[in-house]
Amino acid sequence: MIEVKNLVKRYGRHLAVDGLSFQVEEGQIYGFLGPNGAGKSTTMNIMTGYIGATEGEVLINGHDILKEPEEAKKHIGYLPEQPPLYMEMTVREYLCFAGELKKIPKDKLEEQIAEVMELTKLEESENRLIHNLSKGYRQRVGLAQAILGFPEIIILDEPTVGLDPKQIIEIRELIRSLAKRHTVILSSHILAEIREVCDYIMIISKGRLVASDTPDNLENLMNKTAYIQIQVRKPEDRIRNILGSLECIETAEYSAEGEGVITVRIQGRDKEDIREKLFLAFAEERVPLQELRLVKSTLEEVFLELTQEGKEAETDESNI
Ligand SMILES: Nc1ncnc2c1ncn2[C@@H]1O[C@H](COP(=O)(O)OP(=O)(O)OP(=O)(O)O)[C@@H](O)[C@H]1O
Repeated sequence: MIEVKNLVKRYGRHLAVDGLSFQVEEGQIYGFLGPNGAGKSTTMNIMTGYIGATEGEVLINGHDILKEPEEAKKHIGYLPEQPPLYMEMTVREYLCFAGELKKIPKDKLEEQIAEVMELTKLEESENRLIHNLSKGYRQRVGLAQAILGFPEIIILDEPTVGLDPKQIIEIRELIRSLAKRHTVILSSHILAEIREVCDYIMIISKGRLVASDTPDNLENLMNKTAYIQIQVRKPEDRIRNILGSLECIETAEYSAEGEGVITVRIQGRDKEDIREKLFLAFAEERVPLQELRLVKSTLEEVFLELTQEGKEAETDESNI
């Protein structure tokens, strides 16, 4: 549906997008996640034909966004980071104007405006000047404009930025409801938002795609860093003896926690989950474990790990 191939964008000597390639399939919500300045807006602006790329191409349902912009843009609705609103127009006037630009047939325009105003809860504001609307309501108008014409793909750049918590919840619900009929791509630098709303996450760092997968798979990807933590109130030598007799252990790091408690972080060989073996080994020696648990990476940690200087994980592009 969308194919992005080897996209590069240079601003002078600054490389904002550095060889991005990915595919987006129908009917899912995709999230671009990355710190400020990662290149999310630049990528979205290129995908929607707002700006050209230095290298690479974007195909929307097979149409090149630069070579066949009219055909390609028909399939996309876009809410840029700064929605291009006309402050002196009323909500209805603006949506009529946007509908004409999108070449929506006149006989369908009224009906569609009514439908998008209902979706974005703008019915009661239809005759208000955009100038007089709050930030949240202006964002709804921007969204209504993106949805108008019901394009297959809706691209939203930081759709909840600057909104209050109630408005954020409303916009998220709206985005979820859109996914029933549309493919949605949204960007955010807020992990919680992307995790809550999106089926797939693409993590972008310094203009590069450093990972792309479902939220669960991304957490699993990092599970190589998962370890088992035990706490025992016995001298370290005693614990070393017990663990030393187990062949299933790859590494064990010891630290003293005070009050005679030793914490050990253990990695099983070949990433094996050896919790039961550990339990039995200590039980046989009649040494009670105060704690025995598997510590996994959270998506938060995955994100931090992947967006740190020089760190990169394998990208499974076949999954998106
Ligand atoms: N018109 C421009 N001229 C020069 N540099 C630019 C321009 N637009 C963006 N950049 C730079 O390109 C990089 C990527 O910017 P971009 O806006 O795409 O990032 P982003 O991930 O969307 O971040 P944010 O959430 O802060 O907008 C940044 O370093 C930014 O300063």
